[in-house]
Amino acid sequence: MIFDRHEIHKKSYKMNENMVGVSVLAAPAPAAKALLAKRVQEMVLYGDEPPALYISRDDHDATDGDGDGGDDFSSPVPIVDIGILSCSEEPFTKEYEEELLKLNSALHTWGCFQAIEHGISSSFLDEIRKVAREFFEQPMEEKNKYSKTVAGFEGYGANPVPEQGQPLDWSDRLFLDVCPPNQRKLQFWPQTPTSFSDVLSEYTEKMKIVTELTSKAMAKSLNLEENCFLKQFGKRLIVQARFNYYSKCRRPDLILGLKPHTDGSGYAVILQDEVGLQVFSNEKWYTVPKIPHALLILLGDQMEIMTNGVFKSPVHRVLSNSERDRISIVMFYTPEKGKEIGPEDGLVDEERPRLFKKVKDYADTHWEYNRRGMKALHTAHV
Ligand SMILES: O=C(O)CCC(=O)C(=O)O
Ligand SMILES: [Fe+2]
Repeated sequence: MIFDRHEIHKKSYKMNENMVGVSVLAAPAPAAKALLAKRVQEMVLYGDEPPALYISRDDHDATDGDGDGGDDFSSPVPIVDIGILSCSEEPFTKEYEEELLKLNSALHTWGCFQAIEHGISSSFLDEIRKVAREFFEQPMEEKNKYSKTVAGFEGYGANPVPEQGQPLDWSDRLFLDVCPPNQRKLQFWPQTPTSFSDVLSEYTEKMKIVTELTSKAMAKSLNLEENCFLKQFGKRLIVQARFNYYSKCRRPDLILGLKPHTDGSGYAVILQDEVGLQVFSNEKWYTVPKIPHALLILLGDQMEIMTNGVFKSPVHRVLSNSERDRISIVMFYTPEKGKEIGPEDGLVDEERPRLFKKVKDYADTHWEYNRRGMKALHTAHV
C-alpha cells in the first residue's frame, strides 16, 4: 500500500455476497449516517452481520512486518526507558546519552516508541483501564446519557461521519476535552462508574509529568533548548481523552477497528490492553506489542511540523479481532487554540531547508482531510 497523493485509505474490495451478509447486500446499503446512530457494540450484541460500509481492508500490497499480525514481541517498535531520561543533570551519564539517542532514532524512524519506567504505577494504570471497561460494559441506555450527536465530536458514539465512499470503523469511543479545565463539558463525563471523573483527572495530572519529561527529552535529543516544544504548545495546550472500545468482529480480514490515519495532534499517549494497533513503516504494517504497563508515545502531524520533518508522524491503524475485544485510552496533546506553530529555527539550515510554514489550528484542517481518508500535512508545506 503506498500512501501517494496524500491519500491514506483506499477501498478496493468489491462487496459481494461472500464478504458480508446477503441480507445487508440485498437491501440498499443504509447511509453511513444512519449506521453511525447505532453503536458497534449494539450490533455485536444483537448478532448483526457487519454492514457493507464497514468493509475497509485493502492489504494486497502491504505485508505484515512481523509476519503473523499478532503478538510478536520481536516487533521492532522501539522501547525507551524514560526513567533514565528523567535524570538530566549535566554532565550526562553514558546511559542517559544512549537513551537520548534511542529516543531520537525511534522518533526519526518510527514516529513512536513504547515508554517504560515512566513513573505511573501499574496499579493506577490498571485502575483507569478498569473504569474504562466498566463504562463500556454498562447497558446502552446508561452510556447513551453521554451520547454525542452523529455530527459532533465530544461524547460517546462513533467517529465523525466520513465522506461518502469512506468506510466506517469497527469501534465506539468516548471523547472528552480535558484541558484547559474550563473547557470541560461535564455533561459528557460519565457519572458511572462513580470514580470515572476523578480517575481521569488524576491520570491527566500524572501524564503531565510524563509528557513534560518527554517533550524536554525530545528537544534535547535534537540539540534544541529543552523547553522549545513546551513553548510552542503554550500554557493553554489542549488535552483530549479518547476511550476506544473495539468490539469483537466476525470479519477481521475485511474490517478495521480504525482506518489508517495520522494524528492531527502534537502527539498522543496510548495505553492499550490488547494488541491491535499497527504502525506503517517501510511499506509494512507492524503490530505494536503488548508490554503490560508501557505507554506508547506516538507523534502527530504537528510534531512533524515543529521538527521540520526530522521526526515523523506515522500512519497507523487498528485491526479488529474475532476473539477479543480491546480497549485503548488515548490522551492527545495539541498546541493551544489560535497559536501559531512552525519548524524550530535550530532545525532549519542549508542542508535541511524549511519544509513547513507556520500554521495555527492545524487540527481543524486535519479533520477536514481525515473525513476524506487523506493526510493533511501537505497543506503545511512551504
Ligand atoms: O486504539 C489505539 O491503539 C489507537 C487509537 C488511535 O490511533 C486514535 O484514537 O487516533
Ligand atoms: Fe491515531
